[in-house]
Amino acid sequence: MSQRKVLILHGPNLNLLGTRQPEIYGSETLNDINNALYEKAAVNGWNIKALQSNHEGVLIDAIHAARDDDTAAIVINPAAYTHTSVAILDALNAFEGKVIEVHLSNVHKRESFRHHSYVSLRADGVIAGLGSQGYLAALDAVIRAAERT
Ligand SMILES: O=C1C[C@@](O)(C(=O)O)C[C@@H](O)[C@@H]1O
Repeated sequence: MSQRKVLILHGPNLNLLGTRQPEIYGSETLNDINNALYEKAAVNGWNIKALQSNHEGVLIDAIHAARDDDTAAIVINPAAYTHTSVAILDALNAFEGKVIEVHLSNVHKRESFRHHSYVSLRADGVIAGLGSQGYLAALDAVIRAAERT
């Protein structure tokens, strides 16, 4: 059985949360979001590793590392790489655990180039438009699914 470990991946520009277009992405910072996730995981006896990068290869390396350390699930907001990155899709396809894709904004209400996601071809679930609550919902889904098995 895989360990009670989840990797949270945040893609490019999400380090600017709180000041980046708050009317779209909200006023919470990335630290606020990660802290809420750490807290929820701890209460449920799970471990979380959270990583943000503006570099595609760093995100891919983290996905590869998750294959090796028996991580149960990846919760990923690939940000702009959602719409461009076959390489992140390929890396996720080589990961055997659960994958949940999260977007703070409802990408389907926005520009048409945001409507297509490469990552959705692999994701077990997709959450968009719930703001930071989307990450907590994703973690909840991972924990509940593991408890059912
Ligand atoms: O950077 C982002 C953030 C985003 O993934 C979101 O969380 O709503 C949506 C993407 O289209 C955008 O490039």
